[in-house]
Amino acid sequence: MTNESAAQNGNAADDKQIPSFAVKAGLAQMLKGGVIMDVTNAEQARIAEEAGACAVMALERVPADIRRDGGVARMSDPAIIREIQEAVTIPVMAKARIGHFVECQILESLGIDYIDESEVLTPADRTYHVEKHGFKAPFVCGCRNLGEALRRVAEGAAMLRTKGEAGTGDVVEAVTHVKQVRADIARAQAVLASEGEVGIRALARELEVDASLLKRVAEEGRLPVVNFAAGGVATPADAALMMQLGCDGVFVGSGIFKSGDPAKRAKAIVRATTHFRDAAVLAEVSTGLGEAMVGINCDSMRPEEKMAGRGW
Ligand SMILES: O=C(CO)[C@H](O)[C@H](O)COP(=O)(O)O
Repeated sequence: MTNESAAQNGNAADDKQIPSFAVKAGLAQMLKGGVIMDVTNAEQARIAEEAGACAVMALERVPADIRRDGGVARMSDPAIIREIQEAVTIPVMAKARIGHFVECQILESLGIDYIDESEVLTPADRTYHVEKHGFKAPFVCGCRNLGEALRRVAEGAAMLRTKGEAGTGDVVEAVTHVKQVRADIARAQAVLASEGEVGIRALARELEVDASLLKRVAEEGRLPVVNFAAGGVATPADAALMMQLGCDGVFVGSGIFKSGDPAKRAKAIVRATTHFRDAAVLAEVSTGLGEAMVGINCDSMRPEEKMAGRGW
């Protein structure tokens, strides 16, 4: 841990062995092509594992319930996280509030496989995200565009997810964010080709990102870490849509556990994510799934109701 990151995280530098960024990012590579399911207890975690989820994400309430209940949404009770860890053999991730480095320290002490510094919970800091390089545990963070994505990576995020609008069951914001990231990458490529490094430095200032990271993205034509879709994925077709748009995998929460038959829908979403280009399989797994979550049309929401606007 650097002194700077130790200060940012409110603790003294210690001698814990922090894996390299490559190791942290490599863990996410192993999840590619999979579905990560939000779960609130051990029973849901077992349903997720049985359905073929590649990992589970522990949180207090699924995002649709967080919206319904209002109030403050925080990290899960460690006792429930331990129950989930004991219930499944797949990786267990857990959410912490934006900027809440103590929740992250607690999750790390529990041996969590990935920490999600998430806008789905109530932010703890209006200005700063957690300085993530100083943690042993790898982090996943949300983004709506390339600027947010590269700021999170510069802070140490080893995996990204486009934010979408969690808890709505409406995939439109997930689509918007993934297309925005793609458009931003294409712009960076065009700037590098036409104006070289001077242009990249100007674009980096505009996007408020590190110029060397932006140059790498422009050269490689992709994000520097794995990117999953999230927020509003509710059907097998939604999951396949996000995969065809170029995501490396999907997060699903409310879409499964607020539906009529979570186990059946969870299996169907996993198969759809695997066979995302096979319309015959997609038709088969979309058949007879029972009631989908009711959902909220994102276009009927006020800007301040949107979780994706949290963080910058
Ligand atoms: O941040 C997240 C990733 O774990 C969300 O919880 C995820 O996007 C779930 O959203 P939804 O409930 O709409 O599926």
